[in-house]
Amino acid sequence: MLALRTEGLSKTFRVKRKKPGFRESVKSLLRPEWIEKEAVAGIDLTVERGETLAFLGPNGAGKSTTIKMLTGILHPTGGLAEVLGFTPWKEREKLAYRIGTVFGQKSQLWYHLPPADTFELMSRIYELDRQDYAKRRDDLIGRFELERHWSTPVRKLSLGERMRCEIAAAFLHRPQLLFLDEPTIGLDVVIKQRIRELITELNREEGTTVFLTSHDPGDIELLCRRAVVIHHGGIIVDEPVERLKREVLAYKTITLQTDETDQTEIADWNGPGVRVLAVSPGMLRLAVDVGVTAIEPVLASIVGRMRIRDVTIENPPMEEVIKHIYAREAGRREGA
Ligand SMILES: Nc1ncnc2c1ncn2[C@@H]1O[C@H](COP(=O)(O)OP(=O)(O)OP(=O)(O)O)[C@@H](O)[C@H]1O
Repeated sequence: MLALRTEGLSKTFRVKRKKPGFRESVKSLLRPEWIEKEAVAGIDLTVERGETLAFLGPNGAGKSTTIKMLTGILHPTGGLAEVLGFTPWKEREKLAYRIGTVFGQKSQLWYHLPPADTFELMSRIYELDRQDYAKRRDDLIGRFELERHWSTPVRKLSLGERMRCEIAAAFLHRPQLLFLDEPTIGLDVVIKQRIRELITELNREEGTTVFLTSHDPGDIELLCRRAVVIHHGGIIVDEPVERLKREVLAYKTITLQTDETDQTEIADWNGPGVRVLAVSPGMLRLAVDVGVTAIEPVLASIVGRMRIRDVTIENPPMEEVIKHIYAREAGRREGA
């Protein structure tokens, strides 16, 4: 069964043309010149119920605009979309009962109220049965570890605590489809990880479809099974995350802090699957292709050569991942 379907979905904004200089600014105030800006350029996409989809692209690619159309916040300029059988911009209210949304950059909770009151209000808005509500609320409090923050006004919560409340609140009415726009932005590694686990858990247990945008490769790797990449408002890649992991997310960056200042011995160590990215006194950064070698033997080998103070293992930044995808797609087109 389909969670959503779009055909030629597009959005063009009409924006004022800006020219440099004071005279031009005054002129454009009196007689503005308008230009058309194509944010989404005809997206054809189908998502099955229960899927976990990463919707990726560089800044300005059109991800948020697409989500806004799919949740009924924006009217498209062209094309069609059906979300859980509804046309979002025409049946926004009906759809709101069935979907959940989390915008990492924008809180949906009442700032001055504690989560306890917000959840209570939301239960009324969604017209939840009192008994069902109490059960669901207690389950979410347990899963998201909200007991300690339950009566604290949202404005006094840390970002991590607030995000746990935001995501729990989005699950309150058992949405069939959850839109997550940068849900882990600004969070520390531990909270990020916990949030990913909780969303995965609810996707498995309740079959909630997940539609996620993120600039953090970890979100995609750990949360999603399918990745769609857009560029200039159109889809350029639609493939399983497993494949993306093998071909593009295969690199991990290891950063080592060491007490030793001389790493000359290791600086030119480019073993199979290992590349030295940077060396400076007390610091060494390596790229490891986990398709060629596991992380453990690389670390063991380094520990045998120098004393380590701290180790960080990270995914390549999203910009890097997207650059790889473009390069791979360009290579494919040339080869075709
Ligand atoms: N309300 C608006 N008016 C005019 N232009 C807009 C508006 N909203 C978005 N845009 C433009 O549409 C394009 C796509 O923006 P959008 O926010 O969808 O990108 P995005 O992929 O979500 O980017 P990011 O990763 O930075 O959040 C951008 O060029 C942006 O400047």
